[in-house]
Amino acid sequence: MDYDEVRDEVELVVPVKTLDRAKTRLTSATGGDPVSHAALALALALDTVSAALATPGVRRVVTITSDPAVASEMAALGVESVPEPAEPGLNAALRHGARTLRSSRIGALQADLPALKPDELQAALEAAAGRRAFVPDRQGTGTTLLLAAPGGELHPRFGIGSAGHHRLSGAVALLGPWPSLRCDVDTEEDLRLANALGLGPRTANALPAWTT
Ligand SMILES: Nc1nc2c(ncn2[C@@H]2O[C@H](COP(=O)(O)OP(=O)(O)OP(=O)(O)O)[C@@H](O)[C@H]2O)c(=O)[nH]1
Ligand SMILES: C=C(OP(=O)(O)O)C(=O)O
Repeated sequence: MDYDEVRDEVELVVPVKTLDRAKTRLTSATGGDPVSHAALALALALDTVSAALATPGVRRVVTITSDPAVASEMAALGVESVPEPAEPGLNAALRHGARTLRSSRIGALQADLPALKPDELQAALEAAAGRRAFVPDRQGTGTTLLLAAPGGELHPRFGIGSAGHHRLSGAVALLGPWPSLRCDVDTEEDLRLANALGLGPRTANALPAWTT
């Protein structure tokens, strides 16, 4: 298959929990205020998806969420949202969302990459070069991006130690110089690092006072 053809075909599914359940490890960052917390969790997802939409090799993004507020904000970006399936859990949600994708080249992108730069995502898509591949988070244990082989299924194994699980399942680890793609935000420390990389505008607006 032609390299450009592979690059041009990617459709991504992005999972977003309901905002009242999302990003619990960041709860302290917003001082326990649920409204600020939901705003921050939403901002992380919107900046991530906006960067993905600005990536030339990304044809389409679909979010998988049962949160109407998330679906409504994503619709404003032109992004369709699919409700979660009856089967609980992140991997079930991703498998369900992936079934709605039409391209022969599909992937899953985590929704907590608020510093994501389109050129770094593009570089990762190209580095995959038609292989089933994944990008580990900056610690090397989690996964921020999983790409199926052309025509193949996602076979997601997200969760604790997902980088190892994706490697064991035959996916190629992509370890390029893409700090914004590898900086998922789970904790206050991650948020500080993402801030140093340059946050997307929504997350910058939703930042807790201590980061400024
Ligand atoms: N739709 C959906 N998305 C999920 C589910 N579990 C996790 N996610 C999303 O997957 C991404 C990675 O999950 P985590 O980094 O663990 O985020 P999180 O679960 O919100 O954060 P913690 O509560 O701190 O574990 C985030 O964008 C979550 O919103 C799920 O069951 N359904
Ligand atoms: C679910 C994952 O995210 P995190 O490790 O950030 O919770 C993962 O990396 O598989």
